[in-house]
Amino acid sequence: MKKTENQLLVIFGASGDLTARKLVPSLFNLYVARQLPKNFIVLGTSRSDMTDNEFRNRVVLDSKYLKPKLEDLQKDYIEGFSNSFFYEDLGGSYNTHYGRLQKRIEDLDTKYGLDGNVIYYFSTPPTLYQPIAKRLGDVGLNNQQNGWKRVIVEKPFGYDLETAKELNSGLQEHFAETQIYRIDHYLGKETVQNLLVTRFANTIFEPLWNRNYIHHVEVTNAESVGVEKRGGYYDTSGALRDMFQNHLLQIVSLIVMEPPIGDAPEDIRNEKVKALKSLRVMTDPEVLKSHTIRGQYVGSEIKGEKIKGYREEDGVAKDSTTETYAAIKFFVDNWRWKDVPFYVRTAKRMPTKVTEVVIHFKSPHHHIFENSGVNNKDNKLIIRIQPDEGILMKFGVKVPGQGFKVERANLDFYYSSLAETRVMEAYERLLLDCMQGDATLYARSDEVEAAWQFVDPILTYWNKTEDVRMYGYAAGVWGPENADELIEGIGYWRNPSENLADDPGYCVIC
Ligand SMILES: NC(=O)C1=CN([C@@H]2O[C@H](COP(=O)(O)OP(=O)(O)OC[C@H]3O[C@@H](n4cnc5c(N)ncnc54)[C@H](OP(=O)(O)O)[C@@H]3O)[C@@H](O)[C@H]2O)C=CC1
Ligand SMILES: O=C1O[C@H](COP(=O)(O)O)[C@@H](O)[C@H](O)[C@H]1O
Repeated sequence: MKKTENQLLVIFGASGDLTARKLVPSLFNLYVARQLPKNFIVLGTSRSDMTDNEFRNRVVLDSKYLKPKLEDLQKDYIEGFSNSFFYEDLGGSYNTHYGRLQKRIEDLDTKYGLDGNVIYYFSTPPTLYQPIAKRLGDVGLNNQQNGWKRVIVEKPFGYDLETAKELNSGLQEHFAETQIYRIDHYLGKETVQNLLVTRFANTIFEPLWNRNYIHHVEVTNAESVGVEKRGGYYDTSGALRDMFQNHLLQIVSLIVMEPPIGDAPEDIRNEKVKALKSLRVMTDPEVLKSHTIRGQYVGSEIKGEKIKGYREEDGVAKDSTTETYAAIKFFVDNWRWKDVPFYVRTAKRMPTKVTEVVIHFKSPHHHIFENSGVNNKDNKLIIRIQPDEGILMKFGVKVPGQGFKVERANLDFYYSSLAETRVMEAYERLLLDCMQGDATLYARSDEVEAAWQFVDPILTYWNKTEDVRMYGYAAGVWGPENADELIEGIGYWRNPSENLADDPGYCVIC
């Protein structure tokens, strides 16, 4: 087990949604699991005026996100957690001189024996990341002579390649790359990490994991919700920036990468960068036209309930051209993946919430059984990231009786069957990793830039070309019908059910 040293966690943007909804509940889980270090303090900062107690009430004692976790727990046990929270306001501006903050950090360090180790968590609007890093640097709060200093940066990492580079170099002026942890919460998901294990701990898959056996790869990320209260942010972002550039390309990099030489952070991250750099960048407008589809949900009714269209959401422009659906077909230019198409889609207001990877294997070269080409056209490996996390393999079995009728059956594994095992939430896992100095599941600057390199031309094509269609789709359907054109001729989009266990498969007994 890795050691977690005494440390201070300073959260910038501590009055915000992310702190209350994700960070503090994750810290609480670590507290309950006794995974926090012996001496551990949280110092929240933002522009709001609050006392330590008001901050404790806000994010712990009165927090609606923690309430269900606190029920049935002893008061002094909960207070043991909340008393480690402190607050310092930044005097109305993040551009203020950080002398007072420095003094508070030193006082807490001395009083609670934190050994000079500090994580700075940037959870403010992204425009403030660079100014905060600079202010910290100006007063020497980045200095590692007396204890390590790390920075966790929230997404988005830039708005395009240029701004991502600016952000990277702005942060690197004050912190070394090894001190910077760019959080991508999908990498904290157990099933995303399991992609590495599936591939590199099983001799049965890796020999088949290439163009000789794989017909195409499909990745679906669907959410049933709309933009909820984040319309203002989302309208400046869109599906491609919000999900595809980061979470989905991270998943793609794990599917595409070559075997790393070991499990050290840089071994894995080096291979991921190579994978991202091998995605074929599409710049030809004809290719972009036939390989990309965007859409926007429109007002509709589901089971009698009226659902707002995207342009009617709060904070969204009435004539918005921001996509809530994106489907991209692309190729990977390397030895392993030549000519294997990848189909990746992400969207809001879909019939269900689901994220899955489907590896479609090639059909047998020669069909000897009557209907094997119909019902057992291909073997599929379905890696369900969420919900109902697990893996399902589709394979052909003989239907009992005369002749050789073939049906598809399911071989499956579900994480829920590991009843005794506590599956950590993504933020919890990632916070603990950073506390222990493990950057494996964090994105490196060159990964982020390689992902933008691929995404930038698509955005430019969509936003600067006059005749690019924005297809409308009703909430609760699997996106615009035109998305089928992308995959036509090779197959069809799999429309997954909410539970992998409900995936239809041949069953002799039932
Ligand atoms: N919420 C989420 O689910 C996710 C959020 N993120 C990222 O995390 C970061 C924080 O998100 P979230 O907590 O939702 O954001 P909020 O808007 O809820 O909180 C932002 C925080 O920054 C402070 N702030 C400072 N300057 C400004 C300003 N000029 N305008 C508005 N707020 C300001 C706010 O407090 P005060 O006004 O007191 O200073 C507040 O504490 C963002 O970069 C976001 O992209 C990433 C993934 C998911
Ligand atoms: O980063 C983001 O992710 C969420 C979806 O996360 P999940 O873990 O619930 O799948 C998405 O709703 C949000 O728009 C995006 O910013």
